[in-house]
Amino acid sequence: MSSMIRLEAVSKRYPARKDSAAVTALSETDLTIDRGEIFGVIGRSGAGKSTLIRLINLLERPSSGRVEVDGVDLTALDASRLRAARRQIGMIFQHFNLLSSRTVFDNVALPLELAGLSRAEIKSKVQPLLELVGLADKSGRYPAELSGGQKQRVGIARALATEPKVLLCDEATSALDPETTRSILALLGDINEKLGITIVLITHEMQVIKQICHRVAVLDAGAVVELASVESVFTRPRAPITRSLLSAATGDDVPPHLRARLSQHPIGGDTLLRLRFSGPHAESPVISRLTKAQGIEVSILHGQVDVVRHASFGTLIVALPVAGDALAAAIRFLESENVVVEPLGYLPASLRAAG
Ligand SMILES: Nc1ncnc2c1ncn2[C@@H]1O[C@H](COP(=O)(O)OP(=O)(O)OP(=O)(O)O)[C@@H](O)[C@H]1O
Repeated sequence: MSSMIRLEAVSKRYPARKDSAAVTALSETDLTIDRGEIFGVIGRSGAGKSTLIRLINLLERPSSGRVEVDGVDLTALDASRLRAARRQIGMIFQHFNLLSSRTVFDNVALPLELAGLSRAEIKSKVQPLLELVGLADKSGRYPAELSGGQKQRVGIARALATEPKVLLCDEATSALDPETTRSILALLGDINEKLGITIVLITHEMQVIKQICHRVAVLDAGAVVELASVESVFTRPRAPITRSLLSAATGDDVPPHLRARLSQHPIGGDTLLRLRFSGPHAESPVISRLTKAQGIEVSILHGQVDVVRHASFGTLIVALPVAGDALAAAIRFLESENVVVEPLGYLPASLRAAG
């Protein structure tokens, strides 16, 4: 698969100002995004997500490094060539950025007016776009008369007006409720399939990544700390930050009544483990095999099974009444069964009965 976007050793430093020190928002980052893929970037607030996505269309200029889109080095273009290249890169925003004095039709028409198209050409392009996003009947409405989801549909139609090859989505669903978020993401997925457009989205929510992305990069303090397929990040997260973003999203975190009693030192009771299963292992009776093989009674304290891009995966939080060598042997057994084991700490034995 050929690449659509390449960042090569891209850094972005914001200089110091009167009231703040200099910030390196992105450091020496290499990133390749394939043609036709839906690529997600996730990270906490301040990780550098907005900076990264704005570097792709050069709304931010890199302090160093190269940004290539569809084989063209954007950093080498003069202003007029850059304007032309940007028509290949649509963008949608968290707060939609519609013009309140223009109708839905005229908002979508704006980039075409700027590109110098005739009224007839504009009409022939805008109408199918409004149909694509499900707003054919709202053409004459003003933004104030629309719901948040409808406003974002206008944003999407406007971003597609110049027939871009890339669509950048800057927290595009963060201002929407969960149901509207799902419908906007479904629309973006359809657009990716129908038009073959490459989509890059940034978000702080794993649910967004889970619903439509093919691959995801996890950004932390201006660096990519993990990059993999979405299936692999959900079932085999490596970086601690990825695990914590996942726990918040999938509800596989330690229940609060257990967390309060958790100790980081063995206290002669149980050891708490988080187990992640994926693929066929999600349904296999690995816990009962552990009991049979090693005579360990396993208490299941919390568990769930989920599906990401047609792959099922499960998480269990279990307590084992062992520590030391017996614990190490149990972990080795689980790992040999392809279970990802994450030790969480130790619990007093009395809690086991309480579950
Ligand atoms: N124009 C700017 N001038 C100075 N510093 C900036 C500027 N824009 C961003 N920063 C700083 O760069 C770092 C990364 O910011 P960025 O907005 O890219 O992160 P983010 O992951 O998108 O965060 P959020 O989710 O809160 O928007 C932060 O420390 C931020 O304060």
